[in-house]
Amino acid sequence: MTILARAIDVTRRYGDVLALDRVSLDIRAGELVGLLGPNGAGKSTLINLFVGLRRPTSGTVELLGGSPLDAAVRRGIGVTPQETGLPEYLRVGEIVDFVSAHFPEKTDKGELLARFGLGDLIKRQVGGLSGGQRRRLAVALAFTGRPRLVFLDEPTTGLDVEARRALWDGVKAFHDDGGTVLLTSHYLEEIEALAERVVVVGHGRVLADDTVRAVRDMVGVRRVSLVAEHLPELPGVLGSERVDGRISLVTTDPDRLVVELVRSGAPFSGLEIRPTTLEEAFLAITSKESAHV
Ligand SMILES: Nc1ncnc2c1ncn2[C@@H]1O[C@H](COP(=O)(O)OP(=O)(O)OP(=O)(O)O)[C@@H](O)[C@H]1O
Repeated sequence: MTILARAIDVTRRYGDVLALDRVSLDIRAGELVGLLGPNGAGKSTLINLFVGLRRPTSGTVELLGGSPLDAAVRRGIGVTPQETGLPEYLRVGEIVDFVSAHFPEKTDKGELLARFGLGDLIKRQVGGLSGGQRRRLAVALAFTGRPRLVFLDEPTTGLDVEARRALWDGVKAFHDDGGTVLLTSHYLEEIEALAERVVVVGHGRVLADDTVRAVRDMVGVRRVSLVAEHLPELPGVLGSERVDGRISLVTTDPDRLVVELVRSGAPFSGLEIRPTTLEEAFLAITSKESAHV
């Protein structure tokens, strides 16, 4: 499969800070990849290297078969950084026209705005948009030049549920047409909802790179929940909480936990065992990593 972006053994330092530590990563055509990691993990740095805003301290970054430093190569991508400033006095349609003028191919303006739920706002000045509408416009702009590959750095930060879903629909529509996307997110449900592949980054390193399901399985954490008055000490419990009378136990070995529970003779009912959410998997991976440091 065609590789659209590639990092080969990339290290990036900012003075004494090691932001990326020998990272290798391929983004293949047609993928929607979620880059997940805590604050300061190195996600934005990696995006900045891919889009040519920064250079690696060592290692190689390739973009669309060329160099991210080549402006002609960069015309094939779209980017929305974590923060954007849009001129307040321009109208939504004018901003789209201005940005698309930089690209040889253009996405249809009406279609683009409709995809991001901005169809009725084409004549509205940016100064009159809500925060959520501005963010959706900033993200929509990444798609104006018919890009092959789009980088979105925390696209839905600060959006309410409805605005977030409108934005997801726009990203999904691009992906359904064969577009490739790398997005970072702190919203784990976002990665679960959008991405097929998740790359977990921590301390500048790639900790996991697999399907969402495989990352969960890799961590192997399960949630065992039940109704009980009291529970004895049980083996292999990583965490527990009591919500509305139900006790939830997080464990890597649910079989053993249930055997021990039955053996203890403690009365219980309503036993459920379910896979963890990506959030739980993510916390387990990053805390394992911290334990090694
Ligand atoms: N321009 C810079 N100068 C100095 N240090 C920097 C600079 N940019 C990033 N860093 C440091 O590099 C590390 C990685 O930062 P980066 O912004 O890539 O992380 P991130 O995963 O995107 O975090 P967040 O989720 O908070 O956006 C952090 O320790 C950060 O403080």
